[in-house]
Amino acid sequence: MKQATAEAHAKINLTLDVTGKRSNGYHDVCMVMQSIGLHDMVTACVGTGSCIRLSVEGSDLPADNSNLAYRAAELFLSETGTPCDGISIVIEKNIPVAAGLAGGSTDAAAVLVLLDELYDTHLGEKKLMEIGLKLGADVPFCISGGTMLAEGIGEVLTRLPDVPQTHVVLCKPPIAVSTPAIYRAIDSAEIAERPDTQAMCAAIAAGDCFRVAQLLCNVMQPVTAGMHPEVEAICGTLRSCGAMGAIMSGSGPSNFGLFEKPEEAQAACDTLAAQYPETYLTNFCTAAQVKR
Ligand SMILES: C[C@@](CO)(OP(=O)(O)O)[C@H](O)COP(=O)(O)OP(=O)(O)OC[C@H]1O[C@@H](n2ccc(N)nc2=O)[C@H](O)[C@@H]1O
Ligand SMILES: Nc1ncnc2c1ncn2[C@@H]1O[C@H](COP(=O)(O)OP(=O)(O)O)[C@@H](O)[C@H]1O
Repeated sequence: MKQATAEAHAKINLTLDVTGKRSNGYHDVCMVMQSIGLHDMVTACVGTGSCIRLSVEGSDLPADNSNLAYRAAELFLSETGTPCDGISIVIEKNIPVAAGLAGGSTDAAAVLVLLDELYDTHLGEKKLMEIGLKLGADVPFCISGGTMLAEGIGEVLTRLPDVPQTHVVLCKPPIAVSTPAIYRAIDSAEIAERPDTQAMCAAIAAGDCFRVAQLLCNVMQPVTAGMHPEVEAICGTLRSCGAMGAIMSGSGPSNFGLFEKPEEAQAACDTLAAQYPETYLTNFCTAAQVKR
């Protein structure tokens, strides 16, 4: 038996633009993605018998093949032609579910990376990303992590310089948001404001965190906020507590604010946590910090 553990980090979207729709229903996107400190712990053990077993601690998510981590293990075996000698996976779930934070994608990414290591298949990052894309558009980013420009359907990735450290307050209201439903709603939505992705990339390259905060923009925010007023309310609270900028992440409903001063970040976190238990004080993570 061999065992290894990895941190599976959540992501936020510093910008998110939807630029087109493909015939298969998927959308072209242009977004700056950022790994954050909040993470699940994923442990994989191989040589445990003859089947795949999953257990999820800290969440009532299903542990069968509807779980993206389970599907990642199945796909790894079929893609590599590895006979199953028993895989046991344990996920310690800390990332809020269906939150716009890529919780499922990052667990799947961690499983692929761990199995590549435990089975000595040496697929490397590029091949793992190709396999990961079959599980979901955000999985390739989660395999690599850090700060990236994501285009295509999210899989055409360009590494960006590390963003200067700021304090991130993250808040998920107790609402379920369906990613496909938000993508569908975007098709008929009038988009009033789009992110300036080039300016965001320049601000990141210049290490200017105030400018980064000013340029935060997500075209999905008005769509999700139109269905759930909590989104704007939380962003408003983050700003009134001193955030340099605050937006929704992904299709939502999580929102985050960027703070320069740790005491203001802590106060914002305390204020929001009193109403929303899924509130976190976290930070940006570089690719080196998410490397497993
Ligand atoms: C919106 C984003 C922004 O980072 O994040 P989340 O809100 O999920 O965190 C992503 O594009 C979500 O990516 P991910 O959640 O991996 O998507 P998938 O599982 O591949 O697809 C779920 C569904 O979303 C829609 N989808 C997804 C990605 C994309 N570029 N275009 C789409 O139209 C499709 O309807 C698809 O069936
Ligand atoms: N390991 C997993 N962790 C979280 N969600 C999962 C997982 N496997 C499958 N899912 C399902 O994926 C859907 C999206 O959840 P998640 O990946 O957390 O959010 P998002 O796509 O908004 O970033 C949910 O409906 C959830 O039930």
